[in-house]
Amino acid sequence: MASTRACVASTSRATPERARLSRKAKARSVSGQRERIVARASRTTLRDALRSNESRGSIVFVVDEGENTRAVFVGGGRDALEAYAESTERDVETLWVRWETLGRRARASALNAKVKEIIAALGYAPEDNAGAVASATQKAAEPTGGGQATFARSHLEALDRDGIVVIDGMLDAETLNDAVESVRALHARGLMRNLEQSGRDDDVAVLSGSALPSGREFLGLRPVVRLLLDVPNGLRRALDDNTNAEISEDTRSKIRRCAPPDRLMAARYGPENCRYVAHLDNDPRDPGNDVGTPGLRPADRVFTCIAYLNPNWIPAHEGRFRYFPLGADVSSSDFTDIDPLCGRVVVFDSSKLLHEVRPSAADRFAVTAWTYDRSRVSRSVPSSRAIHPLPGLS
Ligand SMILES: O=C(O)CCC(=O)C(=O)O
Ligand SMILES: [Fe+2]
Repeated sequence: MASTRACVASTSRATPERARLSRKAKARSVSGQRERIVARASRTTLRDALRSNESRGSIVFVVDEGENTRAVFVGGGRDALEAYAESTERDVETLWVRWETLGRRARASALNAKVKEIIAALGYAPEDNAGAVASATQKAAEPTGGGQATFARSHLEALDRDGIVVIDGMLDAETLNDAVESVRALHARGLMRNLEQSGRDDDVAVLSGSALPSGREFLGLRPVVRLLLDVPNGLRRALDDNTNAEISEDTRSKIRRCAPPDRLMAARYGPENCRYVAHLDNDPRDPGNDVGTPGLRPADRVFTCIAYLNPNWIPAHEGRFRYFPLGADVSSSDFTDIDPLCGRVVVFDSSKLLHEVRPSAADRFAVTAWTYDRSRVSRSVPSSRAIHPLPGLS
């Protein structure tokens, strides 16, 4: 398991912004700016760069396929460079890298800004960035062995502004290793089933006391489950700690109302282009939206929380999570793709964020919890259902 992999800048965006960027890039290259931005860097083979101490500290880098050829990846941070080298399918012997040091303490936001600037200067989106790099992903406060979902002010703001926050590094590598083994075991033991619903091809296991077999084999999922079930409290803690954050009343109210669900879902998308077409998780136009057990009906969903468990993911595996801007429909060419990297957690507004799973070319695993709206669920529902939802895992 390569925990560093979670650091690769790996969102993609096909947007009008890209057209704007390339117009800007043209203007810059005419003025000579392009050379200044990308040529100031040191340049060597990727292999030598990884050995070199020169590239320590906060770097932005451009990977070229061969010397003086097109850039194939632009990233920020030494970890991202190492992760790229580890995960790429390209021949590392022929890769070259240029980099520029931004100073040891440069913040992630400065690295991201520089990465965008370089892509703009190149005038095209490097292939392995799968589009221009969007800075949608964020770092967790600190990785843990599971349990607590800790959100920063910037996470709340992204959730409010974009309807989604994407966070890397909430769980440590050892915890993730065990979780991966357990979710794979669910599939290997035949405990995942296809729901035979049109539009989705995944096999799923419902995680609950009655449906999840207890046993050491599945214990690795416990920290992931705990983390996802702590999202409602984590969001409320963050709101309390950031009283001045600019968060809309709608989001504040949802954060106050959401509660951890009784059930979670483990899902596997198989390598035969398994996908899930664009949808809302809570869609009033869907006739089945209000059907089912209170607290578990799609209409009760407030925030969808997903943890991905794919340690060997590479771009060729596809199966990205695609979302559309709030209010846009599926015909929109403005979308963001998120790689389902191991340990990556996404939290999004279940009734607002249109999303899909793109066809997958490899096994793709995730665990999902849909927080529910307490104000919609009658008091007759025993409160214990939300507190000890998974006896099989506890
Ligand atoms: O696994 C994912 O990335 C999303 C799955 C999904 O949209 C769903 O199960 O509703
Ligand atoms: Fe969904």
